[in-house]
Amino acid sequence: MASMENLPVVLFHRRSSYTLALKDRLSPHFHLLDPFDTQEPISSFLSVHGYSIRALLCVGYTPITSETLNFLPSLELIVAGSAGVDHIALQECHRRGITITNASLAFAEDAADHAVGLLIDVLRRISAADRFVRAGSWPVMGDFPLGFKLGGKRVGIVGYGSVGSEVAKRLAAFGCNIAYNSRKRKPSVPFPYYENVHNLAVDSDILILCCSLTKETHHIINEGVMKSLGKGVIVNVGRGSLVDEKTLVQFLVEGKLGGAGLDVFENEPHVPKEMLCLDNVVLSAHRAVFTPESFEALIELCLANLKAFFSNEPLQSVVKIE
Ligand SMILES: O=CC(=O)O
Repeated sequence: MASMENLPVVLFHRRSSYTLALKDRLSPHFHLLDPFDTQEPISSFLSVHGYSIRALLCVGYTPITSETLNFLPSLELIVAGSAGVDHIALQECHRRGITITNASLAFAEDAADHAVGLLIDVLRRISAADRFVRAGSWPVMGDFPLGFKLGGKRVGIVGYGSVGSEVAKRLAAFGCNIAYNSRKRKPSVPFPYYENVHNLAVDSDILILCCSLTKETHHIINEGVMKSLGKGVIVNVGRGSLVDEKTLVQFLVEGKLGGAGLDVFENEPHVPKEMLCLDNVVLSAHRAVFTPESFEALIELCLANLKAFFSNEPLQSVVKIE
């Protein structure tokens, strides 16, 4: 193994200790500078080490602000260990020509499985029935209410990137009618394209949110869209702030929406308490993308991108900033 001095330097930017497996796997290949290991404030660490750093690995959702970037004048690459990159100062990266790669290639299948799981759970009331059976209610209250069939439903996918396309593949196999909304029509996608999410909602029974959170997509699911969806179901595996959560709660409580399957929330880890007692809402704790398998794929992707960068090879999963 090369001595650490000869290895390419990578800033290992994290704010918790749970990702040590990632560090173990990368450290034979890179000299990882990890401010979290020191007692120093990040600003003093970066003012000493930041000047020559060309590549940064962003672990989880550790924020990368414009102030952080000011300490890193030589930065060329951010390898994000997440699919969403809303915790990174994208416009500043764009202005400075810093390339960002994300983890959507590693995470898309698991995120799509989770979205479909939430949807089936909402429609067929699996978690609600589980609570009913465990509470001993079946012999007392009799038959549990029927759920709804998935096949044949009109599903609008909001955001047709790697996660959205995996969701489409799965739900097409279930016999759903798929349509999608994204920034641009994708010529190779065989499903109807809606430029406007309102019109997509009018023509859908279910909306599945798979897009990234940006200024443009913040509260993309607002009161008007919820009204257009009528008694439909919303599934969100993107980011909480894609949805106007206050209005979502109100619509669910008042029975104006059919249900929701939510992995993400506006103020995580806090979930609006009104949702906790609604049987047509299925909740998970921002875990859609994570499995041991996807974590392994993430490690391989991070390794591949960092190695490619230091050998001037093409990168995978590059984020387009517009
Ligand atoms: O939410 C998960 C991710 O962005 O990776």
